[in-house]
Amino acid sequence: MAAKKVFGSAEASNLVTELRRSFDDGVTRGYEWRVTQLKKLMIICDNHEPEIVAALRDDLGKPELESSVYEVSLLRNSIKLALKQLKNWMAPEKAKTSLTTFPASAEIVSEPLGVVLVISAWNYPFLLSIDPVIGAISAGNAVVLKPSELAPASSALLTKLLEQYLDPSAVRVVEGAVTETSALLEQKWDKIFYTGSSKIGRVIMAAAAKHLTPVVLELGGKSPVVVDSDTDLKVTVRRIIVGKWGCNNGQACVSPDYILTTKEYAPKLIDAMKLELEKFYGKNPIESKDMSRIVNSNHFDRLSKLLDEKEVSDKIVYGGEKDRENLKIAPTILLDVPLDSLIMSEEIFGPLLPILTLNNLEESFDVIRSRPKPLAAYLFTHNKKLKERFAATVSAGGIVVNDIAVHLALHTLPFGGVGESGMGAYHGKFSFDAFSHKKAVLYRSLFGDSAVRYPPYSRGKLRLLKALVDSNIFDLFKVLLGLA
Ligand SMILES: NC(=O)c1ccc[n+]([C@@H]2O[C@H](COP(=O)([O-])OP(=O)(O)OC[C@H]3O[C@@H](n4cnc5c(N)ncnc54)[C@H](O)[C@@H]3O)[C@@H](O)[C@H]2O)c1
Repeated sequence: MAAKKVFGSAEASNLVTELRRSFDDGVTRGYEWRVTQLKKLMIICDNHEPEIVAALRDDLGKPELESSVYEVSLLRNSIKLALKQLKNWMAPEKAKTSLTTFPASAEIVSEPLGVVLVISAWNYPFLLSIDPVIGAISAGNAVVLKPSELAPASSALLTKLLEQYLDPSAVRVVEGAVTETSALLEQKWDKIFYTGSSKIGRVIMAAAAKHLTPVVLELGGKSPVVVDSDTDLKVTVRRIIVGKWGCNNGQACVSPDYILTTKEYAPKLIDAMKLELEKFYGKNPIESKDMSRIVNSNHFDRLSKLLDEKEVSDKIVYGGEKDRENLKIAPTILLDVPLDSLIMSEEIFGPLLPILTLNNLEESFDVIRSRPKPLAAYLFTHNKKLKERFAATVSAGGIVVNDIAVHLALHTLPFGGVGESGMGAYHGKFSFDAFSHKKAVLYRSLFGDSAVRYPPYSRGKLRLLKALVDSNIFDLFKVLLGLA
């Protein structure tokens, strides 16, 4: 068997040097290059969907529908939009000028940053790898992608396909875990785009700080779902279920982490959830082919620990079955677990769903506010006032009223966190902007050179300049007419 090639500091440094040369030579700047690469990414989606679905089945037991729609189709949409809008995105944007700079014209130029690093996670390994790469390429950068080692089949396929189709002088994939990522992080990048946990997000930011490299951190958190009694119970429950267990079995960054509802309404909600869960996944959900498995035994054991904690295990009202050999955990609902339990302290990132009950729904605002800002916050209600108050006062990366997770499919909305759930955003034009520098360009004329700002200074010059900088035409005329 051939020995695995080492990828350490020297290899990482050589890689960045090589890509920087391509960038400096202007390889990635032109519209044509960007379009060619984007079209190649579209070919990958169009011609290799069955392989992608198979890799996701290997890594996560992900059902075909979820792989095809939530990874490949979403990617196709992103590429289509970039191809359609790229000329507009790249065009300099006219900016207004003022009396201070008259005569002049000004524009904002979207300049590629240079050589960028994308580090992605295992749960949606194709979407979370290629979507940022679409932004990086659209904006004219050279890019290195580091997929997650926890989804090895996907990581290997990403490497194979990107090597086969994309320009190797400017787009590369490095497979590996902590050693390889650490070697990459020692290098000077023009931007690091990281998707993963808040814990490792801190490692990324510390490494970036050494070179003053800007970062986008797409992290996670505990995303709450508030359920009001004034709702359509059946639709609410179906949407929560598909947003939780129907999205990679809860292993999604925008997955509902816990539910907040009133003591009075909780029994109805739980009964409805049991009914719909059984309709979706049958009497023995652990056998269902329509749900992903847990990614690996470490995560299985982590989730088991959350469930087995004292004062938590006896709060299970539905599910709780586990099969370590096949890495399966059934949809599990818990009622009123202690607020200081592990399951309420860590992001769950799996098929467990605690419901916390309150005396009135108003208290839910305080519960959410008392915790780190989540990546998403959800509310189900007919109540217009409640919707408005939720959107206006709850701080989260994004808010969805009456559905789960669908905001990430809308390219007109920025997708990203706030506070502990991350910084920066992408999707649609926000992806292009995330990988661009907005360069201020001012064209002045060499005519009309006034002596007013040149020494020797005088009271008259002071008054005139003040009026100019304040853009105060009235004062300006007064000064010019000798009235001030
Ligand atoms: N905001 C989003 O879009 C989004 C999407 C998916 C997942 N997430 C979040 O990601 C987390 C789960 O993903 P994960 O388990 O892959 O995250 P992770 O932090 O364990 O790994 C993510 C990446 O970081 C790398 N990495 C791991 N340890 C490292 C280290 N010590 N030094 C340098 N690099 C290291 C991994 O190789 C991988 O590529 C959850 O918190 C979830 O909410 C966020």
